[in-house]
Amino acid sequence: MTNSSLRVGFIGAGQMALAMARGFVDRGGIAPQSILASDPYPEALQRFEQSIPGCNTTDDNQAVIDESDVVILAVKPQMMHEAAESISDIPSGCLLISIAAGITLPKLTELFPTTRIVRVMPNTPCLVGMAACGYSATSDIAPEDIERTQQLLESTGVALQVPEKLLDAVTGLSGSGPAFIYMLIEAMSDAGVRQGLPRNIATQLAAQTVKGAAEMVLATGEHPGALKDKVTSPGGTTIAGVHVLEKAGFRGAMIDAISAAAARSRELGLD
Ligand SMILES: NC(=O)C1=CN([C@@H]2O[C@H](COP(=O)(O)OP(=O)(O)OC[C@H]3O[C@@H](n4cnc5c(N)ncnc54)[C@H](O)[C@@H]3O)[C@@H](O)[C@H]2O)C=CC1
Ligand SMILES: O=C(O)[C@@H]1CCC=N1
Repeated sequence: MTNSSLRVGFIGAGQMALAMARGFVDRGGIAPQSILASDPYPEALQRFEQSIPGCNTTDDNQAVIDESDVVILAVKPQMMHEAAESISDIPSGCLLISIAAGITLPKLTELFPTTRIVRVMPNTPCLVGMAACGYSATSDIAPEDIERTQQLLESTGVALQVPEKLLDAVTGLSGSGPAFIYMLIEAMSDAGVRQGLPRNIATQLAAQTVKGAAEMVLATGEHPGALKDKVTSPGGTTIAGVHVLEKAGFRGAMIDAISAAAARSRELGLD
């Protein structure tokens, strides 16, 4: 089945469903008409329809399962039990992909009457084709289901298969990570404004600096520390700033933040 004939469903039409659907349509060759999203809230469905013109929506979760080849479970982890209760049957042709933080594969197979389940942790940059996704599947999943998942996720960015025990770490790092980077960009922009730059220029410079630095790490394969050293001239400006960040515990704060997010993911899985 080519992507153009693939029917993709979303249970939960919130932020993440929107970002993924947009990515699939813009870069994955999925036709908007092949997308069906369900949500109990008409406003959520309205926003989804406005963002993906031509798509279909419903308040019936079972209809999404019945009419899709791949269904993304995009409800909050706390709502997964309720969503599962609304589904009585899963046809053998349907592949389920859960993107809920923390909900484990054993839990998912307990909640949903199928073994064709993949647990994915995407992130919102899939909206612009720059996602960083980790995923893991049940041990008896067919290779074609892995291929299908990989292909779909890759259309939105990078997709890496990892052992399930590492998915909470992926959640803390790349799932939640964009929020930490937006905070960094906002802070850098504030600093620019404090130094007299107009806000629009400061934000553009901050975001492009983050994007450029990330691209340098990915494109050169060099250690981030080595790249940092190349910016840091002896007795220069950068080391003066690096000193301040080290004194403020910048690295420790980032490690603590990602660890806290990963711990919260594990906690959500216990509910
Ligand atoms: N927002 C993000 O950056 C990321 C979110 N995720 C995961 O994606 C999932 C969705 O998160 P968001 O999109 O941020 O949340 P959201 O709150 O924007 O969307 C969830 C949607 O599910 C709907 N919903 C609630 N109960 C439902 C039910 N029984 N049946 C169908 N729909 C129902 C809600 O009305 C809402 O529109 C969560 O499990 C989260 O862990 C994963 C990676 C990144
Ligand atoms: O904050 C959350 O719980 C979700 C999961 C990863 C990113 N956002």
